[in-house]
Amino acid sequence: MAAPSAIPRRGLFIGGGWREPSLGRRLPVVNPATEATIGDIPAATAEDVELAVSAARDAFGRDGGRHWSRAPGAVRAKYLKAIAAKIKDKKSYLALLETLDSGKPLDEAAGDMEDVAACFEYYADWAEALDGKQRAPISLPMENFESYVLKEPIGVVGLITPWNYPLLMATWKVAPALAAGCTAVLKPSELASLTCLELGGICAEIGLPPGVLNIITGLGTEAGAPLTSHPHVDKIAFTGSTETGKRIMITASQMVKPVSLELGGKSPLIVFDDVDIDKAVEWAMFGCFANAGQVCSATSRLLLHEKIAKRFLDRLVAWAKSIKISDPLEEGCRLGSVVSEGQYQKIMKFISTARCEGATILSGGARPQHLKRGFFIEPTIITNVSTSMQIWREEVFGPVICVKEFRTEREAVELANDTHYGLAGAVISNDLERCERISKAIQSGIVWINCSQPCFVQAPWGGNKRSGFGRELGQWGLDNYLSVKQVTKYCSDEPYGWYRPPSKL
Ligand SMILES: NC(=O)c1ccc[n+]([C@@H]2O[C@H](COP(=O)([O-])OP(=O)(O)OC[C@H]3O[C@@H](n4cnc5c(N)ncnc54)[C@H](O)[C@@H]3O)[C@@H](O)[C@H]2O)c1
Ligand SMILES: C[N+](C)(C)CC=O
Repeated sequence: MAAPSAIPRRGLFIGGGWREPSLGRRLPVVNPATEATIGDIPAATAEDVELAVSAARDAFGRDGGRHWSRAPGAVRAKYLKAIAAKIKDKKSYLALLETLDSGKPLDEAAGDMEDVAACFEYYADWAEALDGKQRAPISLPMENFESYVLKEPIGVVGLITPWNYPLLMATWKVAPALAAGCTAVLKPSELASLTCLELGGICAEIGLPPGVLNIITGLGTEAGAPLTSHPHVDKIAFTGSTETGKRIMITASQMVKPVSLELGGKSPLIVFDDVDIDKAVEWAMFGCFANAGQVCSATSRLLLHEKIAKRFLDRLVAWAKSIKISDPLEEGCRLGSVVSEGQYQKIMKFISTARCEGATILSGGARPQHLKRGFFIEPTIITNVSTSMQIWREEVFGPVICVKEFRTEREAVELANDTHYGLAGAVISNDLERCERISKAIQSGIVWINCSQPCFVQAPWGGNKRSGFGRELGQWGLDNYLSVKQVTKYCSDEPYGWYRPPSKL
């Protein structure tokens, strides 16, 4: 599909229709692979948040919830399936927009769109299954009481998402929230909102009841903050940086508003000396160079057994040098640009600080010479790293891997856990018992054995420590948007008998 010269001009998606932002402001959209401005998106402010939340509230309670929040799950499933079908129809177009907006290779964007459709389908099934799980009985120790559990939608939810997998990260929240019967206001990242706005178009096309999903684009401080602090938003589900996550938690705490937080990471990949080196190298590359390393769970700390470290690094450098870095629309591209000039500068600063602190830039570390425009960075491998260095401690969110050697399993685990983050970790070894031991020892929400990064909608996703709390995907993803209500019935004809009845005289 040829790249359009401009992208569609959209408004905010509120109450089932398009609206210009109240203050009339818009933000430019820059294609990071060419640095060309290709369009703009609306910049919502508190006034628009007010309208979006009000539309979501109306939709939640309309006709006593009969059309959405209290409708049979099959009703909501029908809409989720219809969204999935439209995503599949428009896969090529949506992938193209995602690539133009974010700089990720078109093949990766196409894969993301398949995951988006699969996620809507998956939660359609959960919407249907939910009805069968209502009124689950609780066994009580007293015969004159009966108790059961209702799972009810939390209400209006605010969904705030990042730019690295723009539509996919939004879908991980939108699909389960809608399956549960919530209504939502989605605030995608100002750096990549195009495909999320297209989701608004899809909701209009399939006739999703107005207000069930509202999409407001704009800056975090102007649109995300008023959504977080809005008294009629019942929960915030956030994916983004740890710094923003802390701010969201502080704001939400003022209203004791529940939050779930999917935050950053600095995940380890441990490679032992009993492996097929080329196979392990490919996983190390996929673990830190896919999506130009802009992956929350990127295994950006590579721990190599000292016996294979030299051979491994030689092969890693050779493989890294053979990656096709190009305009992300070119066939076979495996490393596109990073998302923005700001992100480019930030990553370059990390590399120069590592150099200043005494680390060695073994490979990469610069703009590829054949690309004069666009925010491209070579896959970068950094050695001679100490655990006090910034490159070891902080999330880069770019194609930069730092390497340390270890001698024993114990040392490998200590290094792996030497981080404030706890999102993911990986181990590669032919000794599966050792892999099992290490999967228990790593302090993270996700562990990969003999691979890095594969992600399935059925399996829980989320972190520990400063990587956040709560789990997305699978049944856990649905639970994020359900409130558990206990209903207990006194079922004896006899009076309870705690107080003495008053005298009838
Ligand atoms: N754990 C996960 O599953 C996961 C997945 C993807 C990305 N991430 C993390 O996301 C980060 C990269 O994304 P980013 O740069 O978009 O993060 P970010 O924190 O800068 O922004 C995320 C979202 O929050 C909004 N925001 C910013 N300030 C806000 C405020 N004060 N109040 C409310 N909303 C505000 C932004 O507009 C954006 O929509 C990385 O740290 C990455 O690890 C985590
Ligand atoms: C969850 N994942 C890997 C798709 C995106 C994280 O940044």
